[in-house]
Amino acid sequence: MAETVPATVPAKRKVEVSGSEEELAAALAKYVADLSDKFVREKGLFTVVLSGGYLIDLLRKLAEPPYVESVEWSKWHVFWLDERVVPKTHPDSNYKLASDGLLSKVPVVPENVYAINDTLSAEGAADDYETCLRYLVESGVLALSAARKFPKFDLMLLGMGPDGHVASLFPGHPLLEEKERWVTFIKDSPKPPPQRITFTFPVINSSEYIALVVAGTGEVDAVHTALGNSGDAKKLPAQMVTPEGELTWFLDKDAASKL
Ligand SMILES: O=C1O[C@H](COP(=O)(O)O)[C@@H](O)[C@H](O)[C@H]1O
Repeated sequence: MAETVPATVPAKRKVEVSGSEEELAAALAKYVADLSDKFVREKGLFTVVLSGGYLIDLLRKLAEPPYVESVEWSKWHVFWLDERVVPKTHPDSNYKLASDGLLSKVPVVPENVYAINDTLSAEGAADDYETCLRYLVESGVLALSAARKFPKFDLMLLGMGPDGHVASLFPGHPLLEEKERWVTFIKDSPKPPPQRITFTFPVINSSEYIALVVAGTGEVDAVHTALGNSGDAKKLPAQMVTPEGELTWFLDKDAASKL
């Protein structure tokens, strides 16, 4: 008999526009800290997925009072939405960016920080990361999605590039259509470096909460296409972010200036 798959709850989408980049950083820190409190209270841990790019700088207030003391950092399990296949000490490494900008400044538990294995090829690193996620599902750190096929993270923090890419999922690339893999790899990324691993859309869209964070003028057109009435028929990767749970776009007034 076929397994009954519970209906997925339609995505709730919010857009929050802050008056400045500084206000955006404050709003984002409060949002992350509140979700951390909620999940730690409910289940004793918090699974959070980081991106690269300027998102990490926008998380800076988490490493300042009151959050540096009030957040239960020891309950955090930290993952990467995408990673460049470079050594962890390389300036292009998303791990290095997050480590320097946030993780080294707060008391997270090193064993709960899941970086990629940087000694492997892109294929090997993607397989290895997916195996790690499967182990964490078995050991109860990660839940499964409503369809029970994909890991369900508590919070994913996404950036977006000027071309509308999220993670390492670029416009027009066949990886946008991946339906089975949890983690896959790309060797022809249009943005350097070319070799990366990335979560797939089924995993991204299984999340409980997603914050899509954009500041400054660099992505105004992509924000307009994704959220405004641009009349543009082409679908950006950012528009394919439609989680089971709640999606909040965090914008500053520059990023929102064409809406
Ligand atoms: O290459 C990447 O780009 C996106 C967007 O980065 P940004 O520099 O425009 O903020 C980022 O979210 C992703 O993690 C990263 O690998």
